[in-house]
Amino acid sequence: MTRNVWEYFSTQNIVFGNGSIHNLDKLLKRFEAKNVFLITDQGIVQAGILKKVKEQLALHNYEVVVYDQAVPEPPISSVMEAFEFAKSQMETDVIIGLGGGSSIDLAKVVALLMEHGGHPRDYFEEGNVPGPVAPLIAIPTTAGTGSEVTSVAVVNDTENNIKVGISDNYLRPAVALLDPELTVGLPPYVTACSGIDALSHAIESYTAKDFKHIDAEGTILFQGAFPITDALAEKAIELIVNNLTIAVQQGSNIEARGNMMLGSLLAGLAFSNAGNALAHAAAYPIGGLVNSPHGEVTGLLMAYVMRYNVATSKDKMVKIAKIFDLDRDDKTTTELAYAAADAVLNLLEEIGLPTKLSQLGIKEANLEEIADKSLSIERLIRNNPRVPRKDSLMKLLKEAY
Ligand SMILES: NC(=O)c1ccc[n+]([C@@H]2O[C@H](COP(=O)([O-])OP(=O)(O)OC[C@H]3O[C@@H](n4cnc5c(N)ncnc54)[C@H](O)[C@@H]3O)[C@@H](O)[C@H]2O)c1
Ligand SMILES: [Fe+2]
Repeated sequence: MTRNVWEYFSTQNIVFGNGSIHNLDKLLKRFEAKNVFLITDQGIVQAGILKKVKEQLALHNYEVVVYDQAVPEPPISSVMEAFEFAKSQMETDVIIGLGGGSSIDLAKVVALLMEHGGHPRDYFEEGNVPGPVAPLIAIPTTAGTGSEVTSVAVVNDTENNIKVGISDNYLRPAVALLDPELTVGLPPYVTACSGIDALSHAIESYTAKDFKHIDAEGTILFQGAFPITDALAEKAIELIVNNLTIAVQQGSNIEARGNMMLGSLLAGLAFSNAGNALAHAAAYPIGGLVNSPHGEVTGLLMAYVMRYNVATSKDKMVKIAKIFDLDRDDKTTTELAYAAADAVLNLLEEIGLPTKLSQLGIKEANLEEIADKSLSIERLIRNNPRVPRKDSLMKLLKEAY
């Protein structure tokens, strides 16, 4: 084990800016692509976004096949349906994932199956993707998951009542194309859920355990937070804290939309290197039990996990409190650290999101199953700065209940 080695991974190419959708042709040319398979969902069709993107493709005569039946929080059955459809089509040079995290994650798993075959379960958890996946361009329309740059795809394993991540650097899209103008019509509630998810990514990676695990050949198996992810996460927290409420309340404020999209991008780059932690570990089994949007769950849990983590991460919690501009009165550092957690709760209320698990339809009788299943998600639990045992996790969940 060595402490001072770290390794940063990223998507090869990130294009960002208002109107950047016009760069699509240039990006496709890099792949010498003619045949495009585009994956999206009905919300994107109805918002007129698919039409915009298809216009760009038509201008340059691409052959385009569209699968527009992606569903939020994609179950495995939906992945298999999209994959079968993709296989039944002509040759595909490039896959485009257009939408929020649900459509982009679906596109990632289809790109994986197109290249390596099999079933999503063959690749669950970390490091099980054998090699590069089919070329993928991700075009996000929410500012939240960061999926356009991350190494993760999340699917709902409905047979086992749990959401599961497939995590591997090969899953990072080759290109992330971020145009904030595509997010102006995002409804306030989705803006709130996806934005608070981005904040939870930033906070979880910022406070991720600074602990390196390196095998005998020098390969970094797990690394937690390091200077690059700290810088990314800090900037992401600042952008999100200062812009989320504006984006929820004034959807057409393009400056706030742009800052949210940048914040979610930076948070995605941070957490896909430093890792998420306990709030996400507990969100996976909850996501398998109730039909809540992912961010509704992670944002709520984040506030309680922050309180729990003060014992090990006071300095970073104090920095978060300063970003929230809470260091004006004479507070002790411990008070400031707890104030950071309270500020996340206040933010949830301000943007109209639930602050208790009972509001999501979770029953008290579910808490033990949630604790057991969360603790089994090793890649997220080991990353939390304070590693929970079952009794302390039950206490945390009861507080959040
Ligand atoms: N891969 C990752 O790194 C990662 C990280 C966090 C979460 N996730 C996953 O991402 C999913 C959540 O993604 P999300 O929060 O982006 O939401 P989403 O993709 O589920 O979209 C939510 C709804 O908003 C609609 N929508 C999206 N953009 C729109 C726009 N611009 N205008 C109008 N409607 C629009 C969609 O049609 C959908 O109905 C979950 O499955 C979660 O587990 C993935
Ligand atoms: Fe998340």
